[in-house]
Amino acid sequence: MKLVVDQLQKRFGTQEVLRGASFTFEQGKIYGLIGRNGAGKTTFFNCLNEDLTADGGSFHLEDDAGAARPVTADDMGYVLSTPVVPEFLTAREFLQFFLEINRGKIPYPKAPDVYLDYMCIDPADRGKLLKDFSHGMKNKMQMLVNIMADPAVLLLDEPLTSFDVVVADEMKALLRRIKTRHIILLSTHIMDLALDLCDDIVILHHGVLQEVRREDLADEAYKDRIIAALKEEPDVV
Ligand SMILES: Nc1ncnc2c1ncn2[C@@H]1O[C@H](COP(=O)(O)OP(=O)(O)OP(=O)(O)O)[C@@H](O)[C@H]1O
Repeated sequence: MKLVVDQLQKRFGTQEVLRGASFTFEQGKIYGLIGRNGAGKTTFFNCLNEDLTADGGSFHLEDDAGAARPVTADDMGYVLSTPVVPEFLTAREFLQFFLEINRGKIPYPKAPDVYLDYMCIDPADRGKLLKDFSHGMKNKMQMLVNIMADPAVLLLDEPLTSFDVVVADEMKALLRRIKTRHIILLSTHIMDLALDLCDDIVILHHGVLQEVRREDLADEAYKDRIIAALKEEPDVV
């Protein structure tokens, strides 16, 4: 499976944020999306998730035989940098509710505690209201329901920044485990995280997407060149 993005455009008033962003993202890989503050990473994700309507361009899924089909809501999982969870439910109730509203869609549904174990959520926290969860714990719950839904594409907007070092490590291991079944796009400002976790790095700069060659990542000086490129004009990497 591939996610093919073709000439995506988005402007807010006179500000052109996406100016024909094109890229083909493949299943089995984690893509690190890097760009400066305000480069348009969240806008790009919002367009793919159809929270925003793009002004031009298109995107679709393509199976291994090359057959194209439109992306549906069920194909997309989106973990926002600011987690949105129903605060009036406990962690267990939230999962129970999520399982009920997605009955028939979740491939092998299990009891909420099985998922909570999988996500290493402390048993003492499982009966707590989500409003009393920390930012990182809410993020973990948001990540969990998105993984449970088993979408073709997982959009992760700055997913690991709110996690402590132990949880961040767990989440990295989890993403590595599940990546074969998904196309994973992860936006981050943390270059070391991108280099450590991601198979490919894609830079969003001046409204277009540019790939960083995998073999170049072994080069220590490459990090500095990426940073330099983000300060400069496009197409200098
Ligand atoms: N709804 C909106 N209305 C007007 N301008 C917007 C809107 N959403 C985003 N923008 C502008 O579009 C640009 C890109 O914003 P976006 O949030 O996509 O960047 P980003 O790369 O995710 O930034 P950061 O790394 O700081 O989170 C910014 O200049 C922002 O102010």
